[in-house]
Amino acid sequence: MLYIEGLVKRYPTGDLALKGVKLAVPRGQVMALIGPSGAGKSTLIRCVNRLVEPTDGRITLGNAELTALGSAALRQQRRRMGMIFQEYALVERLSVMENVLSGRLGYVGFWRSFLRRYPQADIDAAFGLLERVGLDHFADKRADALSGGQRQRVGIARALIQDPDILLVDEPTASLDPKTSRQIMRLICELCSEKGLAAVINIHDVALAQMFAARIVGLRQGEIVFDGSPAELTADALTRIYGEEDWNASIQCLDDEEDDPVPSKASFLPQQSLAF
Ligand SMILES: Nc1ncnc2c1ncn2[C@@H]1O[C@H](COP(=O)(O)OP(=O)(O)OP(=O)(O)O)[C@@H](O)[C@H]1O
Repeated sequence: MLYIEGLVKRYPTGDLALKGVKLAVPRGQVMALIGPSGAGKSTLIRCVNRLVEPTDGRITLGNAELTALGSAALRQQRRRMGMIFQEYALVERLSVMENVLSGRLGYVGFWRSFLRRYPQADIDAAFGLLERVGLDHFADKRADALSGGQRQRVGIARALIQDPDILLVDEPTASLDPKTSRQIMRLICELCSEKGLAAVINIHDVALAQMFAARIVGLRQGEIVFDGSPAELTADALTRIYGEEDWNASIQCLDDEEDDPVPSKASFLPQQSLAF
């Protein structure tokens, strides 16, 4: 469904962030993108929806070649890509409901959304999604009155009301505590499974990536150096991605993990959360 070939990004500063990345993400696959700071993870995600303009290469989503689109066609195709951001990107003074409905902007047009006249079907869908993400009693609350976890749930509902084919998720748990981080990752993965959505999730926390993603791709200095299942992410693989470190000293069996009934994707987990 998402196909990336020969993707290069050189910023005007001369930084070569991506060096010919090739990657295919099939329909419905939840993929975690890991790698050290500066590896090019955000750049890769942002090239897909062309928030960052690729220098070279080809990106296609289904039948649409995203890298060949003019601005009007790109706007249409962006509806198919739900974006979830680290910093939530909510409009603080608007209500939860209005923030979720803003995800329909690409469909209803500027004036209708400016005047807050959304079709009833959109409002019903927003209520349904708020219920699904556990915020049905918060519809009228202002965004600036929410906790970080609640904000991210609004961000997820806003991405989903677009009715996308793929979620592009940039550090969804960076500002959240460990338990809330798990809840958010679990919610994203459950929703992908329910709706048959693919997802590319840029995440620093290796343990979370192993716990929830079906596939892990490791970037280092703009190149893919690992592509495999969570179980294949061994100490050697971590060294390839992040460099030398005594990874074995900090891994343990998944069976030792407490409480949450998470999908058993991982064969091991770091004792402490491996956030790089
Ligand atoms: N707007 C920009 N202008 C110039 N260089 C940039 C810009 N954005 C990123 N870079 C450079 O591109 C490279 C990749 O950055 P990117 O933010 O994609 O990495 P990342 O893996 O997401 O890092 P982090 O995990 O720290 O967010 C880095 O060398 C960075 O300095």
